[in-house]
Amino acid sequence: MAGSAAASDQSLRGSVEVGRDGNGVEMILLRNPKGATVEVSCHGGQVLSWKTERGEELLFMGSKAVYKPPPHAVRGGIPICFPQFGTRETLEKRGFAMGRLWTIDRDPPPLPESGMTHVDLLLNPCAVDLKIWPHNFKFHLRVALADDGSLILVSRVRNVCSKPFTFTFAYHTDLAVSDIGEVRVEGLETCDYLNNLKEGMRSTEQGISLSFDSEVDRVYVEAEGVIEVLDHKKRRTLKIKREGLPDVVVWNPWDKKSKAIADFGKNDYKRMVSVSGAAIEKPIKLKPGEQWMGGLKLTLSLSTKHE
Ligand SMILES: O=P(O)(O)OC[C@H]1O[C@@H](O)[C@H](O)[C@@H](O)[C@@H]1O
Repeated sequence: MAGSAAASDQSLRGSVEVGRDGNGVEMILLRNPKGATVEVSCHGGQVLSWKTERGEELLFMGSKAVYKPPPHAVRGGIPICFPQFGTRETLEKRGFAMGRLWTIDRDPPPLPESGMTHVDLLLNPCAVDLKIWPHNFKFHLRVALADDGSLILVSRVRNVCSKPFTFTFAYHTDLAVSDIGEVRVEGLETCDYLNNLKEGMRSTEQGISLSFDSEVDRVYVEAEGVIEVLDHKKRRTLKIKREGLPDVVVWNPWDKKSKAIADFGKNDYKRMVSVSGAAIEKPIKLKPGEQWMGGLKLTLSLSTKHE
């Protein structure tokens, strides 16, 4: 962990260390009994690293990622896109939550499944947020590392104001891959998608899997079941399970678009793909006092599909 020495915090469950990054922002390192790790920052509530017990990094981080203090967001890992993903309102495309300072939540509302290494974070809107998005909320985020190495994120958003509000959401999951040409995404066959490269034109996925040889920027609408990201070169499959997140955004900027993204290295597109559980097409509506929950579980498996 960058920055000052990490200090152990007994109020957090499992092997959890709290330290600070180079900007003085709290960082949390989760370690499961087998040695797999997850690093999450209070800057954006963003997961920055997820490693197997053998130390293999499973998340992509931009080679030109800039670690400036908030509100600047870091390119890579799993930024939390809230209260917007896309261009629905006048907010920044991926919302403001990823550029805010979250706090460690030492008294989170209970969750049924808590028997694993985890940390709870909390975001309350600041005065600036309420100016650009005048809806008071509480955002509880749990980041957990299971004993089998799975990474689990649970987001709970509560409406704590007197009027209903709607929002869209995504866990912008930037995955590390060996070589984008060796990657296939399965589980999206026959699903409708909105093609952001064609002004949101609606089409239906025809192939049995999605492979990559040019820029892709699509919102798969109401994709049911588990999504699998197969990396043939690494002979590994990442399974993505979602709860409360009907849509899946698949993104790779390819070479031309990469050059236009300041914190993206020229060849970064070759070693990443974004496959993000999201709720976009039907914005979530919360009445006063209501809560929404969106969960993501990422599990690595060695699959016979690579034989
Ligand atoms: O352009 P940003 O905010 O860096 O986001 C990266 C990309 O994220 C993807 O998930 C979106 O579908 C793209 O449209 C977007 O460009």
